[in-house]
Amino acid sequence: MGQTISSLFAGILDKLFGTKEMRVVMLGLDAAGKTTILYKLHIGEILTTVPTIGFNVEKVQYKNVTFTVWDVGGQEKLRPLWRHYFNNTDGLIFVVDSQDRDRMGKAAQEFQAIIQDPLMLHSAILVFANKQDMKGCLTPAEICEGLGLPQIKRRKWHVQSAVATRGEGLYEGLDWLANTLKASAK
Ligand SMILES: Nc1nc2c(ncn2[C@@H]2O[C@H](COP(=O)(O)OP(=O)(O)OP(=O)(O)O)[C@@H](O)[C@H]2O)c(=O)[nH]1
Ligand SMILES: [Mg+2]
Repeated sequence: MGQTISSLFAGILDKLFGTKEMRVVMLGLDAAGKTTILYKLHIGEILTTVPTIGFNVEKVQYKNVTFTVWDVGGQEKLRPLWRHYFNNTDGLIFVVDSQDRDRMGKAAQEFQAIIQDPLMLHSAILVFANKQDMKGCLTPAEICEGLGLPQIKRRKWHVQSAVATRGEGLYEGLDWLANTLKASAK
């Protein structure tokens, strides 16, 4: 089963990236499930670095695709440093812990700051409404509303229900991102 899932992902990534260099950045508050998603994708070894800038950055290289992952719950003063990673970002994946009602506002604030950055204006936005297995969690529709997605104009975005620990929804989300990036590359 694990093998099947990873070959499905590999197939999607091959389809998605072709020969063009692609950069996908995955962000979200701490504990949203980013690292879990990265491991579930089985796409390569995670290189975790603890840089002097003060937050953990994980990178995975799959052929010509670079996935860069880090949490954005950090201090405000680190925010300008994120931009270093935004340059030439084709796809943004934002992960939300659907059970963390208390920090939905915080997640939305960070999300808006990211997508309004001039370097991010052209990236397609995939949101994983993660931890949908948890009782009483926010629904994908509530997360969509909470992040302010319906108000976003002229951007391609999609909210995907997910349970990262079981690998659920990840394939569908990446598939959307693949098709969207392919369509906009034409
Ligand atoms: N119930 C449930 N737990 C999950 C799910 N996804 C992740 N978790 C758990 O949530 C916790 C945090 O997951 P991580 O993947 O470490 O989160 P992260 O976003 O990488 O967090 P930071 O590295 O701190 O920014 C772990 O205990 C995971 O097992 C999910 O879909 N459902
Ligand atoms: Mg992590």
